Amino acid sequence: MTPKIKVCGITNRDDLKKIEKLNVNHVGFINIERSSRNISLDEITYLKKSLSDKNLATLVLEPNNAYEALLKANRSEIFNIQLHSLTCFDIRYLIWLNQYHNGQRLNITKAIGLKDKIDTEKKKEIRNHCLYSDNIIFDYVKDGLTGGTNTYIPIETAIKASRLVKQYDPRTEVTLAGGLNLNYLEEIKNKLHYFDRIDLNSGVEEKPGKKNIKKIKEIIKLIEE
Ligand SMILES: O=C(O)c1ccccc1NCC(=O)[C@H](O)[C@H](O)COP(=O)(O)O
Repeated sequence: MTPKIKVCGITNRDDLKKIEKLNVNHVGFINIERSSRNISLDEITYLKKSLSDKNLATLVLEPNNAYEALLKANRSEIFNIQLHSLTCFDIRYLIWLNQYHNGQRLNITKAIGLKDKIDTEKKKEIRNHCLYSDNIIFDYVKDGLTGGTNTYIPIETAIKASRLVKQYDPRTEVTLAGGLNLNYLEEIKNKLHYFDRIDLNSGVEEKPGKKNIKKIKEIIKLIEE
């Protein structure tokens, strides 16, 4: 199985239109202040409007609570959301709240940070998030935070985490993130079948928020080979 591709941290229309033509499966817009790829909800709404397939868009957030996530999903009208914060109880509440606020089902991706090992606490975190999230994105964690670190998770750790997800709930999709670039993907190509999606970000950039289309094309070619 070849993994689907998400290109995250798109900040401008020029990149977006070129990336959409490459037939990637998802594009991510980041609305998180600490990110060097942060763009406003108005900019995100504008970018989303230019997509032929609006469903490609994922809104990447780090909300303080469920209300903030719901408000931002409603304002941008993007219901694929990726959360870099919130507990599984917050997410359960968010899903409950959403039923009363709009007719659109939320598709929830939860970021879980990994380093080199998976201890009992991490297993518990993974199991709990499988209950309410549609997708788990495993991302490298630095100083307690995930996102845009440009650092890989050791691949055996990521595979172990993916297996745990499938054991807890085979319907939950797994995304591999964290510093993915062409050289590294060539190295781990025979292990990519453990993941439903891969997430490209700093590894395909000229500078934060400016994507290198050639690098994305090379990765697509590698994945499709
Ligand atoms: O990319 C960021 O700047 C970022 C900052 C804070 C939260 C999330 C962020 N990105 C979201 C993603 O899903 C990234 O693509 C993922 O973290 C992998 O990034 P990278 O390590 O740069 O490949």
